[in-house]
Amino acid sequence: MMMCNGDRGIDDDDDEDDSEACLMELLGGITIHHEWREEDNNIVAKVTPGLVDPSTYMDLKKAKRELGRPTFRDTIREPCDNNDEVLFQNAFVCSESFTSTSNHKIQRPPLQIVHFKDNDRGNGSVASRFLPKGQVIYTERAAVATQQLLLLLQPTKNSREDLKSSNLTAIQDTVQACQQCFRSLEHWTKLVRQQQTTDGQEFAQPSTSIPYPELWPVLPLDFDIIQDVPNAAIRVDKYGRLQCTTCQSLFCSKSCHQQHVDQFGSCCLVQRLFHRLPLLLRDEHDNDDDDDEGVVTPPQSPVVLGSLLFLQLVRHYQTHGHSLQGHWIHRICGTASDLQKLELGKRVQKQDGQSQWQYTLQPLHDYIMNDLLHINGTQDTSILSLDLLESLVAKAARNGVSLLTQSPFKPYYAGLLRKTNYGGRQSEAHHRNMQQLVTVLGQESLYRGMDRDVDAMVAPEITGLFPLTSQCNHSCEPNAQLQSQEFVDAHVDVVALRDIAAGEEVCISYVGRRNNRFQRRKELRGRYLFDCQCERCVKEGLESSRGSSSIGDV
Ligand SMILES: C[S@@+](CC[C@H](N)C(=O)[O-])C[C@H]1O[C@@H](n2cnc3c(N)ncnc32)[C@H](O)[C@@H]1O
Repeated sequence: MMMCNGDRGIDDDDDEDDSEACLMELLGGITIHHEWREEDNNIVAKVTPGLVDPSTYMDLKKAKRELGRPTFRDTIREPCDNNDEVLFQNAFVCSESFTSTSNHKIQRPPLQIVHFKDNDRGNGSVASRFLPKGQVIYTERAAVATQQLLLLLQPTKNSREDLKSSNLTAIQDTVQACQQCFRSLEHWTKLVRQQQTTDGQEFAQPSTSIPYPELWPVLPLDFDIIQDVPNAAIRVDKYGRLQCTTCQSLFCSKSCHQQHVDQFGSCCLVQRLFHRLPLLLRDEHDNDDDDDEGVVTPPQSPVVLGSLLFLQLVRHYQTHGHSLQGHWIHRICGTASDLQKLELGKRVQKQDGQSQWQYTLQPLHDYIMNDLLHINGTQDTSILSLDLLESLVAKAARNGVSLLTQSPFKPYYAGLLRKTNYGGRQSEAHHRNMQQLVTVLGQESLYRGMDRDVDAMVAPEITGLFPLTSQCNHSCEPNAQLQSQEFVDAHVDVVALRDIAAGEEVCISYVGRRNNRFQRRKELRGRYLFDCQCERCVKEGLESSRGSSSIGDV
């Protein structure tokens, strides 16, 4: 799974300039061409033109001269066919202002998908116009995503029989979030509770309160005052959040619940699958271990994501005349045979060898087809084969993106600081508010990186598949990076790290950029199954084969 870049930290330095730009620097993760303003209690991001006028650089030769780097014109490549349009369906560029609620002007991303013929890189995306440094090249919504689950399975009794049975109590020790858009549904009291739990104390500090509680966007879950929705197994709290009465899945709105049902059939199906997954993937030898009581390994993220994608495809297959033709999954890399190299799925001993392992998703496929969806034998389901499930899991592993969506803390903190503008940051009221915040968090003073600590408690971590982003190749010297979208969850921004000329390939880094060449290549081979052919690796390879010790960090 590729990782989204994290945000910078927050601190509260009274000497800082009080300007909006400075505040946004403090809030972290926001590029300078975003302006913030408050409008009807919504945080609005205004994407202003970049630092350089793009029209100046439209000419390729001039761009080459100005930027002083090759544009990859010389690589042998050809445009891909029209089917590539399916890759663009979730991706857009905001032309003017953008809010999660208003109608915004959107444009097609300035990219073209090409096929590289002179090496094994396959497809890649190329800038169709000049892209200035810092520009959000495009934003993309996940075609399928799931919260990273930390499923702690607790058998009712400590026996192997319980582990094999389906009557497990599954505790999802994860951040409460809408299961469709992954907006955090956590309340600030979670911060207090967490702090006190680590101190080994009970949650009983009624005097702890947060300044401006109305700014915290999520209020405590309070389903006592719930009204049942007619003809639906969901209940609604007074803030409009929904909970399925059967599987307890949470949604932030009716439209998110409806989208989830449209995508997967029902939220209960998804939850049943999640609860069953760890048992279906359990190593054979684990079942024979008498000492092994109640320990079940959480399923690997690509398996969870690939299984969800399979459910989504079954739905697509049933509603599109029993066909998967033209679907975007056919356009992204990953095949069933990758499963062995990626070591994903249930590990079983090979029939012929004694110590050789192989990986399979057969029990998972049987469960989905027979027990969960009851579709085996009722119609022609040859397309929905084990091979398809295994290829989807491989695609999830080779193209998936992990990201931390926005916690309610950032808008809250921004609002908190803005309110203090009335009294000024030097005012007593501001100091009081800050102190209150510090107390709630169980700290002595605000500190840089505090937002990350808060995020860990209240921001959901998700993994998703983004069809257009899955066309981005890796480079050890990338010209773009992924950032989690600030205003809408389950979205990523692809941002230019430097000026990118028209015709230049847009590349991101799949792995930590500080790793040395040996580590990078090992990780890329193990996790993504390729030998890196980016310019830096080719150059470093050449240098080391010439015996140079100055370049290359092997
Ligand atoms: C997310 S996909 C990128 C799109 C891919 N090229 C395609 O045709 O679908 C990742 C795969 O692209 C290939 N790839 C990406 N970057 C590469 C690089 N720097 N060198 C060689 N192959 C690369 C590898 O096969 C990798 O598993």
